[in-house]
Amino acid sequence: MSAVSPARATALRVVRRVFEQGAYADRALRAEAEGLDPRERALAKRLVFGVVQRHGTLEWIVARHAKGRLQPEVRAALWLGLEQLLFLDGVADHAAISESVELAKPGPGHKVVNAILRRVQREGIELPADTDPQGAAIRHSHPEWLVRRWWDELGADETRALLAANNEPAELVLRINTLVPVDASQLPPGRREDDALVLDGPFDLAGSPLFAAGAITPQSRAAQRVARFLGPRPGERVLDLCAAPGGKTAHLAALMGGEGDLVAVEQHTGRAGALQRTCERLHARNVTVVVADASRFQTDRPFDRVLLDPPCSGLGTLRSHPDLRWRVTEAAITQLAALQDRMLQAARGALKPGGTLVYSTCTISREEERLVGDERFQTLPHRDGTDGFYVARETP
Ligand SMILES: C[S@@+](CC[C@H](N)C(=O)[O-])C[C@H]1O[C@@H](n2cnc3c(N)ncnc32)[C@H](O)[C@@H]1O
Repeated sequence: MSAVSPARATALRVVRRVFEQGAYADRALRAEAEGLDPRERALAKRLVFGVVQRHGTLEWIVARHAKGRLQPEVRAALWLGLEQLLFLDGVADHAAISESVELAKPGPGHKVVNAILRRVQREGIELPADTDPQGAAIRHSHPEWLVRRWWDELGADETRALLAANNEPAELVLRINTLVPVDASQLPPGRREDDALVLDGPFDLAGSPLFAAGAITPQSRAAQRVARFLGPRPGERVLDLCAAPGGKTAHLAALMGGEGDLVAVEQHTGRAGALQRTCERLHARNVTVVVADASRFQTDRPFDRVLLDPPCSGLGTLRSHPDLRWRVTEAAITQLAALQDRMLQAARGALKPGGTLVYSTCTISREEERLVGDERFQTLPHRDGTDGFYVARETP
């Protein structure tokens, strides 16, 4: 019988899919962890998120210890072992080492895994100091180009704090849907902030009857501020440009009490389907889903309020999207900024005179702050404990 726990075997498969086949970590994990019991699934998630987020640091350590080329399964087993030895609380060293060695079998590479992990256990690791961007990139496992940008935009201290926060688990937050009556005593324990419920501990969302009934939905505290910032009222005509999967659309509908017209535009057909399903589950009945390109959107019936939540680099959500930091490129940010400008033009064109426009991105990237009004807010993971958002409002 294998001595490897299902969580670790699952984590190895997911990590290999991410780095060898370019799979998305969260999707690959969902598929591979199906059927695991909740404890094993939770451990698999901690391992995958840890290894993928810490990839830069782990590769730096491997490069200093391994001589010669490593087989992919050996390298991945080493990452898992190092992550457990150095960064994961609550895992005994002997389990971290012996299970990683098993994962690297049957090839001869398991001996390398054993030797390196035992040496690291004995001697520890001295990571570079984070006194400059290069050291900070290795120590906190982010791409160096990104650390340099943040260093320039936010300063050294803020950047160091942000980098460290990006490797912490995200808080679990629900939005209580005011369109569905709910008995507060049925809600899981947590702290309330407006419609947000910040959970005290793990919660089986998919298995919850409240979720199925549309009484609750996961949404970060930062994301929940966006619809409120637009401030829609019942009976108004509201446009949501770039709407799928519909978290903010459904919140807008709730703030409108389900009264008025809410037009939700999404370009991708499959995602428009997901948007429609979100609206149905959350009882957002005043929504019309339109499949269209937001950058060319035109109307002869202008809107009281427009929300533009365009595609962005997502750098404010690195805690919940572990592989994103390794995918984003500087060239992509520049392309996104140009697209965001085109969408802003269309959004302004759809607004009534005196109407309100809100521009929202879930990123920390000066280049993507395309609307710079007097009225704006930014959230930062290390300062606010929630995703990093940039949100600005314009009332022409
Ligand atoms: C940041 S997400 C929107 C998140 C959404 N507002 C929410 O709260 O759930 C951006 C969305 O824009 C869509 N999108 C990308 N290009 C688009 C375009 N040219 N026109 C309309 N939608 C587009 C993407 O498919 C994605 O669903």
